[in-house]
Amino acid sequence: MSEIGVLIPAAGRGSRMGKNINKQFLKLLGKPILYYTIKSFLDWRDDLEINIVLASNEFDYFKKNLSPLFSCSPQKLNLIAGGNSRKQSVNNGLKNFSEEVNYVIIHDGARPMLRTELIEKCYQAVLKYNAVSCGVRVKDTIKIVEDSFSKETLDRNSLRAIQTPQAFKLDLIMKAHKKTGKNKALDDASLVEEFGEKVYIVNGDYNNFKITTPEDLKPAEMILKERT
Ligand SMILES: Nc1ccn([C@@H]2O[C@H](COP(=O)(O)OP(=O)(O)OP(=O)(O)O)[C@@H](O)[C@H]2O)c(=O)n1
Ligand SMILES: C[C@](O)(CO)[C@H](O)COP(=O)(O)O
Repeated sequence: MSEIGVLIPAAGRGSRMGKNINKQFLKLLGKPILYYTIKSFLDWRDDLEINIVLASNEFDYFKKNLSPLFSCSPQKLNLIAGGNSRKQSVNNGLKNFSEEVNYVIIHDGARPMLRTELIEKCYQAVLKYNAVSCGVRVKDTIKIVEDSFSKETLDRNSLRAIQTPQAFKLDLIMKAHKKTGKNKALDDASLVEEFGEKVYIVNGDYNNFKITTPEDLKPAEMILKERT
């Protein structure tokens, strides 16, 4: 057992993708998106406790189509039933770690271009700061728009587009989940902010974008192809 837990929320509907299967089961270079996400962690270290949060009616699909792709024993990948929101899914995953786990790294199943270097960077930072998120500088000018008219232009220097992985001391993120974020769809770092603790931002990776809409599929495939 490990003191590091990995939690991969993958129980979403993928409504913006508009396909009739969970977007994380769509294939890139012949393999499901979720395969690459999990593989990044297996490549990073072999002593992790890994909780994968899925819709309960997708467990069988996972066991039949994804488990055989990994060389590790299927028991190493714990399947946990998700909830109606990302927050509920993460919460279900958090509650299912063993007592050995002190730190948890949470990473969207829908971000398959994760590099092991970025996981290591987050892990080193969480040992020091207890709560960490990845973020990248925004490249576009960002405006607040109301009724189709520009209201305000934000200072780009202080903006970051937030990604996962996000890493936390397990007891801290569990408390933050319990006490904050009612009725809001937020990332886990926002819950820690609302709880009153600081979140350290490490530089993320522009290639670690979330697969959200159909136009994300082609660039993702190109990035993965370059790595093979
Ligand atoms: N009830 C939910 C909702 C989301 N997620 C996961 O959270 C991650 C980020 O969410 P997002 O990209 O918003 O995924 P979906 O909710 O599936 O997308 P959409 O909003 O388009 O339906 C995904 O890996 C998704 O599977 C989850 O585990 N449980
Ligand atoms: C957690 C997250 O990936 C940070 O960018 C993102 O918030 C999850 O996506 P959602 O659309 O907010 O569910």
